[in-house]
Amino acid sequence: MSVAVVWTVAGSDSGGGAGIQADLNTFRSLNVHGCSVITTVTAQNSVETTGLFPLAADAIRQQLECLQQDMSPAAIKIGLLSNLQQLQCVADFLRQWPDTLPRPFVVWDPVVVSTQQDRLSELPPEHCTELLPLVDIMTPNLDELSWLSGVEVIDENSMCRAAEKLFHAGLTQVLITGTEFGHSDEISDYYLSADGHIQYIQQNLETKHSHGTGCTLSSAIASVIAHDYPLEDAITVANAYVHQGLIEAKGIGRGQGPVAHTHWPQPIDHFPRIKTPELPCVDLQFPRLDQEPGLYPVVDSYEWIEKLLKLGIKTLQLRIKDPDAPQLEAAIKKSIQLAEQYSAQLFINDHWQLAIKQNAYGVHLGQEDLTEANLHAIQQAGLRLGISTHSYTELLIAQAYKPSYIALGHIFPTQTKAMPSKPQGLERLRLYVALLAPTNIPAVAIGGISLDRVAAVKATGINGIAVVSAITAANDVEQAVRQLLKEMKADVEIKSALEVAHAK
Ligand SMILES: Cc1ncc(COP(=O)(O)OP(=O)(O)O)c(N)n1
Ligand SMILES: Cc1nc(C(=O)O)sc1CCOP(=O)(O)O
Ligand SMILES: [Mg+2]
Repeated sequence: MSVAVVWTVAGSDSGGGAGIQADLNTFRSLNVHGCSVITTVTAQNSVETTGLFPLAADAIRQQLECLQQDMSPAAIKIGLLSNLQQLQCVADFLRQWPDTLPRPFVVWDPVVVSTQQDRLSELPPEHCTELLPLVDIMTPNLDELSWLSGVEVIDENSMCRAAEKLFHAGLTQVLITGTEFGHSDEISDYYLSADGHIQYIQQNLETKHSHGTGCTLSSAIASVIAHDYPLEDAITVANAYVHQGLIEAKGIGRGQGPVAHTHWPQPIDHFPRIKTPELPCVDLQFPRLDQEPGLYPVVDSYEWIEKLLKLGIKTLQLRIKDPDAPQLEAAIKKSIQLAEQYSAQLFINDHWQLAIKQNAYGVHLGQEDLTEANLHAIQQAGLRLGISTHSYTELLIAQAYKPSYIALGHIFPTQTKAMPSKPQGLERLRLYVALLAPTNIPAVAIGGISLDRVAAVKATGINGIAVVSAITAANDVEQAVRQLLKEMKADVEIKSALEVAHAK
């Protein structure tokens, strides 16, 4: 498999904690190939910066052009630009990006002062606007945001006003880092764009050894984007990578030591809490499932429910998408009653009010339903809850509600439903399953899972496999269910054989 290339266009930190050195360490830890375009050589240690040697624009241009001819990037991280000539050189280069090459994702971390409070750039803020329309996201801290916008940022309101000014100048997305706003025990990064507003919250670690966190965060975002994750996940993973690095940081030098460079973030404790204005902030916990989900068919009628219960299915879902379907309530009621007789775990998709009214075993909700449904009422009624997720970010949102299971989709391309996201594949599924393991929330995989894929999906450690067409489109439904159930049990038999072998 080809290795994604990411460039950093930044200053060299002789102390190795920030700048190019932090970026290249991050790239390596997150499994991308890093290329470097040095803008400025700094003489710097953990205590102070004693010298700044900006390179001429020609030197920067030549590095950029040389790389472009051979090592085209999936993403570019821009850090220290020391003066107007350097900024214009980078802006011209991006403006003239050839149509023959895929356009890279560009992250700009506008470095103005060092951690040691030494001024690193002579750039006048009003000239930074030239680069704003050419970058995909900017990652200023509060001081940098104030400097760039001319707005003194002291709270959420002034932060939004400052961001608005940058949006007017052509920026489309911004991640404002390291805000406390009166909560000294928590530290938040705010993602703002025309589409929304996401707050990534961590416990404030108050470590002294945080040199290079801004550089690390922005180069981690570029790395995760290069792995083709959506932006909100790139921010989530980068945030967790920095948190992990702050915990692992060792003091090197007499001053502020560098953030540590580790590996793809894991476990879940390093990941942020995610807040949006739309999501309910409620402290909930839903009942556990009575049985492992195992094979979990998702079907659209009472007749299917009846057929599958008779074939021995123990976890299943009634998914009737049309809210005006005739006999909707009757189908839900009959299905619930029959599933009870078979001691099966029946989840009702979407129609949570009817599920409560008819005392269902459980409800399955999508992410967009979380803002509309009354989660408190579902919990009060004693129903189980399953939640769909399609990314790291959605997974973190879902697990905060402590649901009865979390669905991870869509793993493979599916014809059953038009999906706005890309298929996740087995590698990501493995990462999500490992992330969820300490929470004890069962994980269910869904999307494009056919009989021949069951073994590989099971090998990720998943607790259940949800299928639609593998059953509903089968020529012989009875045979399909029998084969799927057998395949689901197959590795259990292998495992018990292995356990026997180990026990000997
Ligand atoms: C087990 C399972 N996983 C995911 C889904 C999808 O649910 P949702 O996101 O609510 O989308 P719709 O099914 O309503 O289209 C599911 N139904 N079951
Ligand atoms: C209903 C549904 N939800 C998904 C998700 O990822 O949330 S994928 C999906 C369709 C699954 O059907 P099939 O097994 O035929 O691919
Ligand atoms: Mg739904």
